[in-house]
Amino acid sequence: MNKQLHVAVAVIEDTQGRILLTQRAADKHQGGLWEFPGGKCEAGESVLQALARELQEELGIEVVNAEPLIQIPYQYPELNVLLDVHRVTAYRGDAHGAEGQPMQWVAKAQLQQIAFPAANRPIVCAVQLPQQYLVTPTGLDAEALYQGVMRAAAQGIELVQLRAPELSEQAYFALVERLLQALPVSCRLLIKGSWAQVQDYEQAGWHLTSAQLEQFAQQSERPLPSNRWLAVSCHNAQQLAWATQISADFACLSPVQATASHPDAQPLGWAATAELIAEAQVPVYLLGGLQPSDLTQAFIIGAQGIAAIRGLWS
Ligand SMILES: Nc1nc2c([nH]c(=O)n2[C@@H]2O[C@H](COP(=O)(O)OP(=O)(O)OP(=O)(O)O)[C@@H](O)[C@H]2O)c(=O)[nH]1
Ligand SMILES: [Mg+2]
Repeated sequence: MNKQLHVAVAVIEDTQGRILLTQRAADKHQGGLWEFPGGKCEAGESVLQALARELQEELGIEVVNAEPLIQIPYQYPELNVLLDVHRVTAYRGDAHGAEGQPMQWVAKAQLQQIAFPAANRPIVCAVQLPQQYLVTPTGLDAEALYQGVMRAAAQGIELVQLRAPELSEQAYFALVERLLQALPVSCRLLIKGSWAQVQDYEQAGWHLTSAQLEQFAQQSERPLPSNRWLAVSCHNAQQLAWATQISADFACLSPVQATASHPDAQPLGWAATAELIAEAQVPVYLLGGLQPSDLTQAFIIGAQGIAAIRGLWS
């Protein structure tokens, strides 16, 4: 196999939530497509040094602060890359196409419409996804779930998986309808169930169990239109590979630590979790015994953030 090219890639957001894109020269690899600015790490250079150098060369800006967003190992037929993506959260200077390349600021919600290199799909998801994913606790009735999700949305939670195994099918989907009508647009709901049950709720995403993931992986195609969030539950490398195979938007990897909700499950621990994330090609939320205070550690090992049940439910 070819040597892997380590590439420093920058996500730069302006105050209106738009993202900076530049266009690749026609004669380059993936020429003519739009990209996030950045470039190859040179020998002996750290990824942050490469990021700073590339953004100086390509945009004429000085990076003041950058935070890891996602790492994507990707094999093009002719080239093997590791896109090492950082959010540049502070910089000095006026970003411009310093090498004469076309540049544009694109609203996050419009990124799906842009012609990017194939490796970039998970970056687009990672940019749009928040750092926390609330999974609803068990043991609550429909009213308590409704009140709790609305409260979480009011407190700034942007992504919720409605998990309510104790409700009847009828009560569950009545609650789904009620929430879809009431939730602010800032908070997206992912629901559970079979395709037949979820297909009509076009405002909702769909969270697949690992058993459902395995079924859909046989067909190797995405079972949901691209305008709805598609998430999957994963516990190992095989399932993370299936997540890519069905073009899931993100995965939940569990259990990272011992958790009261699944006392029999063997926790992965941080080291094995880090190894699984390094191979994954989708944004990964970590689940299982985690609190918002674990976010820093989650980012260090390359996670999108944490998914939590009690930790995000107040
Ligand atoms: N900068 C950047 N590179 C990307 C993206 N997506 C993606 O697949 N790549 C690939 O990463 C590789 C390295 O990027 P690059 O061509 O910008 O490297 P560079 O700035 O050092 O270019 P140079 O060869 O002109 O010195 C290319 O093969 C490119 O196709 C992206 O969003 N941004
Ligand atoms: Mg470049």
